[in-house]
Amino acid sequence: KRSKYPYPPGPKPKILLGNLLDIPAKNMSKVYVEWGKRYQSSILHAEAAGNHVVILNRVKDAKELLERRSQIYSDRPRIPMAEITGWDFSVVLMPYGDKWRMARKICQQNFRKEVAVRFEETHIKKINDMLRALLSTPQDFALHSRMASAAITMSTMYGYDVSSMNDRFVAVYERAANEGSRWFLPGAALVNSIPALRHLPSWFPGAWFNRVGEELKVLTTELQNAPMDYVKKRMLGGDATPSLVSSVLEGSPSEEMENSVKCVAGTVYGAASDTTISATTTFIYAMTTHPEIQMKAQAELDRVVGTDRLPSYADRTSLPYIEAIYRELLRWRPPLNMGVPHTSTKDDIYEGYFIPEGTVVMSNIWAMAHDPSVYPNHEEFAPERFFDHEGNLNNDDFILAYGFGRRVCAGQHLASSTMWYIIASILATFAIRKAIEENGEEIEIDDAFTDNSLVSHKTPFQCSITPRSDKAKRLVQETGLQQ
Ligand code: HEM
Repeated sequence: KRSKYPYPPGPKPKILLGNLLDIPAKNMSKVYVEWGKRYQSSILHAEAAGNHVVILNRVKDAKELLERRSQIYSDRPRIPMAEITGWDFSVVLMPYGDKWRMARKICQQNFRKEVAVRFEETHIKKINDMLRALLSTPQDFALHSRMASAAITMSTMYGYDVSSMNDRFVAVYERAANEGSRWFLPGAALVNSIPALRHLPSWFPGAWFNRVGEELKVLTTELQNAPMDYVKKRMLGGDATPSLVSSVLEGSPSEEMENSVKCVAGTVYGAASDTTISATTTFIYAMTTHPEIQMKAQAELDRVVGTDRLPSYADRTSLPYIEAIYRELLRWRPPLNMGVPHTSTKDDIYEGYFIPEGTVVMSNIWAMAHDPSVYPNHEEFAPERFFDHEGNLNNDDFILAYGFGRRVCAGQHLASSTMWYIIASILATFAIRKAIEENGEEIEIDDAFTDNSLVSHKTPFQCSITPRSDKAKRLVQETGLQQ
């Protein structure tokens, strides 16, 4: 469909290929900042195989389109491979419509700020498990952070205690996610660009994706059904631990509602763990490389909380520097640099540009969080930027990392409370430093982050994590007695 208005600026499409070769496969967020400079626009456009893509580099445009015009910018791109592999059960990928609305209502009822507090006790218990694990094998901090995220999710969703990453439910999820996510990128399988191919029978030459899909569908079905069956069994036996799923099942839900809670609970593991793991590892990295910030935070904790107990959620508003570290962490290295794409469902005109129905709209969260006019010295990790001249926390509390509009992160309050307690409890009890080599020299850490999937992670690094004092060590050990 043509319009008298032009598309937003961007590289000139080539005959047949459009911008297929211009669209970056790596380092997307930074390449789009370069495009912004080259085409002197914060809204950019590209076209590939007849699909339009609009990239938003500026908060103002993301808020205008994805929030104020959310009625037409809340769909998701269709990914044929997600449907073929059964991953389309995920709320994150669901098309905008009644099924999504029902799932989102369950999220809203259970994850909104006032209700999210009921999960805090579980968060504390699972994060305290992580603190004790850090005490015994600090070098495995990445594994402990993965374990804490998995344990928090499985226990809040299903009332199920995960004992290791080899746990049967976790293993199925991890396999389904690892083997599934690589097929979701547009170029990963031809069927993503030519959806009609999915109707070819599995035995047809080149229709391998249907075979891969059938295999993966076994896993995506199991990861949803197996923990649901576990909850039902325990409810029948009268000994179910309260969870999101048990609370919905108790109300004798309709089949539709039961299916919806199954989708929500199944989604949360994927949506919550990888992002939380990314933020936790970035936190350890930031503290290793910024000892002066770590000391300042610890001084605040010692002053406000003291050294006789661990911090609690009730302390949150009295610890502004910890709050600033939380904000800065998600600004500095947002787990999803390019957010999750939205799709428009109606033709639109914005700032004199034409955005056709079906356009994939990507919010460049990294660019927004690194806008030098808002965040000077944007590459510096500096929690101080969140304080005003009087030394009070400023009102810049919109966390860009959670996205925008009706599809904004459904678990942002849970993520916020998990991340806050991880930051506060680790800083209260541990000193994080660079690891020392045998020759006594500090092991330097590079600033590399992975860039091969939706969620970006700090690449593996070494550091030293030791208790701040004997008293801090005892505090951590004692959490094991409170179980
Ligand atoms: C630091 C941690 C997290 C970050 C940075 C994060 C970020 C995001 C982002 C950027 C989106 C897409 C927003 C958009 O489309 O504009 C999203 C969606 C979502 N997140 Fe999170 N998330 C985090 C943790 C969580 C947690 C803990 C949960 C669940 C308890 C969760 C559940 C979801 C769900 C269900 C969606 C899909 C929403 C929809 O499509 O309607 N996330 N998240």
